[in-house]
Amino acid sequence: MGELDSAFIQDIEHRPNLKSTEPVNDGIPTIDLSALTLADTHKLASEIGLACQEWGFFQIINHGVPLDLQRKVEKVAREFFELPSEEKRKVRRNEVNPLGYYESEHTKNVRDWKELFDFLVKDKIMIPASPETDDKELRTITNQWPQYPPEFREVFQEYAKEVEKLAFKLLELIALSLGLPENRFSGYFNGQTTSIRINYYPPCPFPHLALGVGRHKDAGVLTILAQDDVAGLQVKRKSDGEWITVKPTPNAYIVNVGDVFQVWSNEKYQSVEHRVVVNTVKERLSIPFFVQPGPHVMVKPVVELLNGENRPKYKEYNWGKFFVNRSRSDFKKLKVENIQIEHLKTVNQEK
Ligand SMILES: O=C(O)CCC(=O)C(=O)O
Ligand SMILES: [Fe+2]
Repeated sequence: MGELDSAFIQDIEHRPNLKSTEPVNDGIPTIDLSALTLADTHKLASEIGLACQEWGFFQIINHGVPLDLQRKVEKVAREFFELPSEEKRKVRRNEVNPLGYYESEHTKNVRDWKELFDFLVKDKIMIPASPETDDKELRTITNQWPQYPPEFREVFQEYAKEVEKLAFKLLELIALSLGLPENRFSGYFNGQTTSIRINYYPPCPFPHLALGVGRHKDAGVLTILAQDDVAGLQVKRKSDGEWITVKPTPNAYIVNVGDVFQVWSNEKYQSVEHRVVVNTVKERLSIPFFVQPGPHVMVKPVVELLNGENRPKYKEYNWGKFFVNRSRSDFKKLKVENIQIEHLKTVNQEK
């Protein structure tokens, strides 16, 4: 079976224990959004709040995104990744454009066993030209769409619209769960940098050495993830630090709190580490929708939640600069660790 390129090999402590990758039933909570009627909003909000606190992850069912659209999205995504490599590389991400196809993603400087395709929900956005704080220049980045399959763009743009509606609903419920007005976060999404990624994990002959995505936390506000019926996503359980495999539930989405919510909520809701294990027989497809603010937004703990006992745990930071810093480190394998919110913790903080 040959040898695995050393770029993919995880350090021993990060390799998965393949004896315990059976999905568990008593894993992340499931929340039924069909109860989203006026009368039940507060009950739903408190269920979601509890899931955010205890797990940082939950699944949603009856979320309102049409199922036939979900099927179409999965079909065109598979058709794209089945194209010859030369065709896919016509829309390859490069040093100038961070969007499109890519087959050499690294997480924490180890190569991920996957291919991906990234696009923005807004098609074109303005972001800082560089991560340097004193550089005020902006630049525009624009989606690149593949020629094949021909319906790729239309299907994914429709999907983006539908999941965006769901994202705003979830943001309202989470605001309520924190005791805030439901529209408390909506102003942060002008010029939003929200993006969709399609992850394609081919079968891997070395699932004990490599990962589909190495352990990481999502940097944005929320992630709404569709996955097919092949298990692979593992979440680091907050209660004991064990890696728990998420059981694929038909037609459900997995939602997780990102770093921005960790800061906004001053750590009431924490962004939880997760990773993807691969297997020797089955390919896997997942489609995360990364809910992300506008580039001008200064991220800091929400002032209404602070008081003498709950002092800000983070310094404020500019989302656009953070985003650009991360996108740059996505392109190349860097010698240094990429930026994390832990670097923005306030010092001398009482715990
Ligand atoms: O494939 C998955 O289930 C998760 C992927 C993921 O965590 C990511 O793309 O950030
Ligand atoms: Fe992730």
